[in-house]
Amino acid sequence: MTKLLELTDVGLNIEHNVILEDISLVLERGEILTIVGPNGAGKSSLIKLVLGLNRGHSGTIWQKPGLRIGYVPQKLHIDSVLPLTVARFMSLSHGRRITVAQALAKVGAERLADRAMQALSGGEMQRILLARALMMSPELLILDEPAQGVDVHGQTELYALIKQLTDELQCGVLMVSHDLHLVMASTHKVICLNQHICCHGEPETVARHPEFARLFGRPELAQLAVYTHHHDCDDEHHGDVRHVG
Ligand SMILES: Nc1ncnc2c1ncn2[C@@H]1O[C@H](COP(=O)(O)OP(=O)(O)OP(=O)(O)O)[C@@H](O)[C@H]1O
Repeated sequence: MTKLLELTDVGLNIEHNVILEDISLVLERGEILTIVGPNGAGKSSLIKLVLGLNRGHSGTIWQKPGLRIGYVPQKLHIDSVLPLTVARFMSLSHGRRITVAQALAKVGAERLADRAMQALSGGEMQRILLARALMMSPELLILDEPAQGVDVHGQTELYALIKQLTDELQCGVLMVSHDLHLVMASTHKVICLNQHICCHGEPETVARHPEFARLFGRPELAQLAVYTHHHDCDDEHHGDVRHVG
């Protein structure tokens, strides 16, 4: 296993408010780590720290030297009068290692190449943002609520695609999601965040954890019978997501 990212005892204060404290985690190649947590829990702040957009943290953030990171934002605002096709939008990205056509094919969106960006549906837009992030053959994909604005069926498809791409490209994925039950089948590890790490581990473990139930209520438990996750990871043996403190 190749370690891509390691956070050790990371904390963040903004204007004397504690935003994050005691965050420790490790992400390896081929692994999907999903961060769930209520509004204001610090999920986006954590992602920004990893992207180098938030400064002034304590603790250490280690990245594999030269790590190529592909980022998919929550959403992208494009001016309604800007004449911009999908292919043109994709060609504007820096550090391209594959062609626009190859990237679109990876997300099953070849037919959208000539479509105006403003004409895309929510699900199509998220696929295009994912395709754009793939253009530099990322070793780490960071996805901030990639399925926002997508209907439930589309969300399930999108998370399955992210899982498929992770297996195919053997990249690591750090993802924020509001819906644990929707990502359960597509994630290896989950961190439940509320400033600090409330609980962590395999998705079923987190969904049954009292801290998770306290934050989100119990409906998640009922979903377990529908969304079952199968994989070979063993948190106890790998110890790759740790809660310090
Ligand atoms: N630049 C900033 N200045 C002041 N406070 C900030 C700043 N950025 C984030 N915060 C605060 O940090 C807390 C965590 O915000 P963050 O956006 O990381 O949460 P989140 O878990 O992503 O929330 P949501 O699910 O609502 O998107 C919030 O209370 C927010 O107001």
